[in-house]
This record gives sequence, structure tokens and C-alpha cells, in this order.
Amino acid sequence: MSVLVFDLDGTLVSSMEDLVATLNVVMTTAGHSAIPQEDIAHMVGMGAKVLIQRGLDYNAIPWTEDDIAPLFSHFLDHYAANIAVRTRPFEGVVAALETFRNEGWKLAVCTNKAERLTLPLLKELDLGKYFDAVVGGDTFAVSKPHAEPVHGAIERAGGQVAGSIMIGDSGTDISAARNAGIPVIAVDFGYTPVPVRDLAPDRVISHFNELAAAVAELSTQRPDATD
Ligand SMILES: O=C(O)COP(=O)(O)O
Ligand SMILES: [Mg+2]
Repeated sequence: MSVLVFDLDGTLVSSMEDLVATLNVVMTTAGHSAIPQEDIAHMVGMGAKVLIQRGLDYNAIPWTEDDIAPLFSHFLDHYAANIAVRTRPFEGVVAALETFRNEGWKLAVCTNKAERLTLPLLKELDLGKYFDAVVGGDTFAVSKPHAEPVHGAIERAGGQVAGSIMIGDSGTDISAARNAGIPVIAVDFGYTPVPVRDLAPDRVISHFNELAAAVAELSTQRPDATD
């Protein structure tokens, strides 16, 4: 059984506005300046803790791990209470997930978002029902770009690595897929400081209605083929 392993933020869901709102509540409550959305877009992808650290760096605030803990806890509380104010699946996501399920694919989420945020968000957007496994940034001891959460998602979905494909929006996802030994399709509408095309994913799509063709192309390549 092959698995389609999806990243969440910037891939399945457009979540930037809610992430920006929460980060800026955390920043301003702590007495720091709010950060413009276009700059925060480059800071997402490694989970909320790293987002906060990058936000402090942006404001040139020196920090230690001890400084991060209360800000992270504020972030979790505020974001959990405002997780889907503006966040929505990208256009075509629901139709694509339904098609893949009907075709017999197993589906998994592998995100660096904390599990306690990921599960409620999927539920709130009525997406949870499509996935055989959901892995968050804190589900395993290490997060993407390590291979372990990708392999864990595939295993928990009841699938096997050979034939599985990752779909993501950032260099973190592309590296995670490479480390996990599976091909990767990048969406070009997500959150990344570098254009994903420059990171050499196997395919790039600009809309979810292009995903089925990209998956079909990669699926016809033998999983053990070398190129
Ligand atoms: O919350 C983040 O920073 C990243 O989440 P993602 O792995 O779903 O892109
Ligand atoms: Mg992402």
C-alpha cells in the first residue's frame, strides 16, 4: 500500500493569517514589535517554537531557551483558540483527497505543527476524516527534515515506503522526502523563502487539480529506479 504524505501549513491549508495574528499577539504582549505578514511567511515551516525564535531574531531581541517557553505557551493557547478563524483548505484540496481515497491511496499528514494543534485544525476544517495517520512535529523525537516522521506517518497509515510520495511546500519537506527515500511534489503557493522550484523537487504544481497527474507520473516510475 502506497501513501500520499501531505505537509499541512502552506500545502493543504492556507494558514498564514491565523499564524501571523497569533505570533503578533505573542510579540506585542511581550513588548516587542509586530512583524509584517510577508516577513512571517518566510519563518513558517519548522513549528511554532522556531517561528517565535525567528520572530525575536527579526526584532533583534536576544533570547535563550528559557525566554522561549512562556512565549511558546502563550502561542499555543492563543492559536488553539483561534486556529481556523481565517485558515481554510487551499482550492481543490477536498476534491483531490476524495479522489485519491476513492482510488485506494492511503493518506497521511506529516507536519511540523504540534500534534495538539494539528488534530483540532483538521477536525475544525472537516479534513481529519480523509487521513489514515496524522504526525505532528512533536509526535516523534525528531521532526522534518528528518526521515523518521515521514516513515512514521507511512507506517501508521498502514503503508510501505516504496511507492509512497510526499507533497509539501518548503525545503524542509523536500529534504524530509529525500531523507526518507521517497519522491516529492512541491506546491508553489506555500511558505518558503526560496522558490521551491530551485530546490529541485520531482514535480511542481500550482493547483491541487494538477496533483493527480503528477502523482500518476511519479507512480509509473519504479520505486527502486535510479535516475
Ligand atoms: O507550523 C509550522 O511551522 C510548519 O508546519 P508544516 O510542517 O505543516 O508546514
Ligand atoms: Mg509547510
